[in-house]
Order: sequence, then structure tokens, then C-alpha cells
Amino acid sequence: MGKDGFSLVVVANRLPVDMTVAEDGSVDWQRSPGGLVTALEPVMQDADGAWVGWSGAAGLEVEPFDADDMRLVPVTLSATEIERYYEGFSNDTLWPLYHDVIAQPAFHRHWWDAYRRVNQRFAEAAAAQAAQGAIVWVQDYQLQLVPKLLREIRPDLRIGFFNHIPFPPLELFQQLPWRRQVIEGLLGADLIGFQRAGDASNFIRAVRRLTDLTTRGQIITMEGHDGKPSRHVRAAPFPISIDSQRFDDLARTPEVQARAKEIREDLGDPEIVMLGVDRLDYTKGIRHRIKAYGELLQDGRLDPSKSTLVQVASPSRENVGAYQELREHVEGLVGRINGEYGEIGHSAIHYLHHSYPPDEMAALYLAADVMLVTSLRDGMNLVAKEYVAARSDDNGALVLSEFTGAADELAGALLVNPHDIDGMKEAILHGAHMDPKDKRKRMRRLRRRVLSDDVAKWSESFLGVLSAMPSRTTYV
Ligand SMILES: O=P(O)(O)OC[C@H]1O[C@H](O[C@H]2O[C@H](CO)[C@@H](O)[C@H](O)[C@H]2O)[C@H](O)[C@@H](O)[C@@H]1O
Ligand SMILES: O=c1ccn([C@@H]2O[C@H](COP(=O)(O)OP(=O)(O)O)[C@@H](O)[C@H]2O)c(=O)[nH]1
Repeated sequence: MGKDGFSLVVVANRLPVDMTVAEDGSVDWQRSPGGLVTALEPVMQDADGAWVGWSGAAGLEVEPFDADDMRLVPVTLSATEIERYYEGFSNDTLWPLYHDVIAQPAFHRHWWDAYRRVNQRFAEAAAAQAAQGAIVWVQDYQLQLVPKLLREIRPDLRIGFFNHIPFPPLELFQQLPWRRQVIEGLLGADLIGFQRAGDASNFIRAVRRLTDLTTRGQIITMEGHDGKPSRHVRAAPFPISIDSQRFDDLARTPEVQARAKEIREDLGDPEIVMLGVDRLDYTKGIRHRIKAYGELLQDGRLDPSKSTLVQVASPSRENVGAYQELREHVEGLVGRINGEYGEIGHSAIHYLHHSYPPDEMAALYLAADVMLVTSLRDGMNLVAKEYVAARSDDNGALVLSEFTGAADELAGALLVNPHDIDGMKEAILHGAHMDPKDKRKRMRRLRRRVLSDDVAKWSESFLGVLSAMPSRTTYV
């Protein structure tokens, strides 16, 4: 840290750790799950940076501390704020609205009030950590008001924002009663990054329709109080990736290889192991995937004694109604299919409602002949990239929904529309019975892409563009 603050500050809803305080007041922490954490952790460890975020527990007040080579700055949220800002506005309003209204978004004014208040608290915490002229990189839909609030406190900063989830088409976005405030909040940034080119164009279209600002290509011109141009904002795609080499290395270790073998043995050494790994979220298309798999068993096109589906559904947002309903549906479906096609000592579906560490994930990827990523909408989907990075044996087939950000990049995958159950059944069978030569060719192509476009490249490219942007005074 410099003498007056950090030169790079990341602001995200979550700290990269979950904290608990023991009775004696000592703080214990564990790495927390999720794609954002996986993506940003290596970036932060390489930089002299601070990470501002919520601890993951209610009412927990902890002083900033160092962990995993970074300064962690906890933001306290009360139980009511978790309910209204995190579970409510972030995950029951914005999440469904930004994911094609797969579930119905709820609009509540008291949730919006909490969202504003919490965004203000994050902006103040970031302002207190940043050195003069520092870069502050704000992450994701939970914090869309932070760029503007932060610029009001610290006009000297360069502010970046990255949206990890899709940005919806105007026709959906304009349902949001606070749509203008959200756009203005984001426009406090100098650079706004999205996963796909389509997300960036949706945003620019919303700016044109909901404000009087002029746009040209990726550039939006902001106006001062006198109506003259004051600065430029750029909105552009920066598809996120993973620490590909780390995953490749991990999957080559004797321990992970042995564990992969053990997993297959424990499954009864079936001919075909299929795998799904997702947070238990309605955007991930878990029901559609299980339905397709169940129909293949029913049609006799897959033999339940020779194939199995392992579905990791890690617990997520369990206090939100739509997630509780999804769990009921998925578990009912799994129970029906297992009741119908399971035998003593063999389940048609191995359903695991747990969260696993990276080495177990790598072993699962290695053990799977076919990886099923069938999201109805997904900002990127890092699981798809991790599967590819783990397969240094050039084996394995990836069935990938065209509604993921990953689909824009991963030529070589078997692309599917998860709403088309028949099409998905064909793709699953194609993956299961693919000619080994074709499989190798596809996997090599996938691996070239994932190993070259890794998370370091993602952050360097975003931070490179942000650092090269002219400072505000150029335009005044
Ligand atoms: O923090 P949670 O509410 O437990 O949720 C976990 C994370 O889920 C979302 O991930 C997104 O970011 C990934 C990385 O860019 C991307 O691959 C995926 O498609 C997105 O869904 C969310 O955006 C994060 O903020 C959450 O931490
Ligand atoms: O049991 C689990 C399930 C998932 N993950 C990790 O969580 C991330 C999921 O990211 P993705 O982009 O696929 O989806 P998200 O959950 O962020 O929407 C990946 O890095 C997975 O390896 C994990 O570590 N353990």
C-alpha cells in the first residue's frame, strides 16, 4: 500500500472469503464460492490491491485485514439489508430482470431504498482505501450505483465497472422503475465492461433511449452543468475467463488423476459419465437438462445400467422464493427418474447438493465423458472453461448452451438451445458417442482458446484500456 492508500481497489458484493468470528473474537475465514471470486483472486494476488466487500454474514463488524496477499476491507450489512439489498433487489429484482425474466422480477420500493443505501456505503469504503488518482474497479449488478456515488466523493479516481451477468434488451430493462438512476449510476464509470458485444449494445441503446446523451460507437459523451462535453465513457465487451494454467496443472496432479479414477469406480464404472456443475439457480437450465436425460432413458436411447449423470447443484440464495421452488422441482424430478431407472447399487442420477473445492471439481471434470452446460441465460459460465482447461488428455465432449457468454468463444463445443429438448437430446447422444478423432480435434481447438485467453489477459486488457483513457480534465 502507498502511503495514502492503494493504487488498485476492487469493490465487489462479496469478499473472496467467508468469515466467522469465534467466541473469543478471533476471525476465521474460508475462500467463498462463485465465478467472480475465482476470476479475480489471481489478479488481486498479483497486484498491490485492496478488496472491498461484504463478509457474507449478518451484522459482522471486522477491521480490514490481510489474507491471500491482499488487503480485505469488510463492509457490514445488517440482516435487514441482506434481505432487502442482497436477496431482494439484487437477486429477486435485478437477477431475474437481467436474465430474460426466466423468473418474475419483484419490484419493491423499500428494496430499492436499501440498494441505494448499501451502494453508498460501498462507495464510501472504496473512497477511503484509494490513493490519489488510483484505479477503482467496481464489480457487478449488486453495485451499479457505486461508480456515480464514488465519483461524487473522489473525482480524482479512474473508475471501471464490469457487469458479470447479461445486460438485458431495452424492452425488458425499461420495466425497472429506477432504470434511469441505474444508467446514471453506471455512467459514473470511465469504462464499463460487459461479457458479450450484445450486452454492450443493449446498454448503449438504453443510454440513448433513457437519457439525452449522445453516443458514437462504444463512446458516450457526458455533459457538464453548462451542457458542454465533460468526459467520455466507453462501454465495451471484455469476456471473462479463468486461471487456465492453474486448472490445467491441478488436473495433471497424481492426486486429482487418482481421485478421478476413484470417482468413476464409485459410480460403478459406467461406460458414459455425464456431468452438470451449477449453483442451484433457475438460470442454469438444470431442469431442462435432467428432463432431456430422463427422456433418453425412457426412449431406451441411453441404457441406465451403462450411463449415469452426476449433477452438482451447489446451494445458492436459499432464502429467495424462486430458488426454494427450483430446489423442490429439481429434487422431485431427480427422485422420479431415480425411482424409475435406478437399481440397487446404481443411480441414474447422482444429485449432490454440496459445494466442492477446486481439486474435487478438477477430478469431477476429468471423470466426465460429457459435460452439460445448458443455461437458459448465463453471463459467461466459467464451469465450461474449467472443464476444457482440465482436459489435457484432449478427451471429453462439451455440450454448451448458446445462451451463455462462453458460447461466443468456445467453437468446438456442441451448441444447444436448452428450450429445444429434442435438439438437446441429440447433442447429448452426439457427445456420448462422438468419434474419438473428432472429439480430440474439438477439444484441442477448445483448449487453444481457453489456455490463451485466460483471466490474466481479461484483467490486463480491461485495466489496460482503463489506464489509457484520457483523464477527465482533458475534456473540461
Ligand atoms: O454471490 P452469490 O450470490 O452467491 O453468487 C455467485 C456469483 O454468481 C454470479 O456469477 C456471474 O459471474 C461469473 C464470472 O464472471 C459468470 O461466469 C457467470 O455467468 C455469472 O452468473 C454473479 O454475477 C456474481 O456476482 C456472484 O458472486
Ligand atoms: O461446488 C462447486 C461449484 C462451483 N464452483 C465454482 O464456482 C464457479 C461457478 O462459476 P460460473 O461462472 O460457472 O457460474 P456462477 O455460479 O458464477 O453463476 C466455478 O469457478 C466453479 O468451479 C466450486 O468451486 N464448487
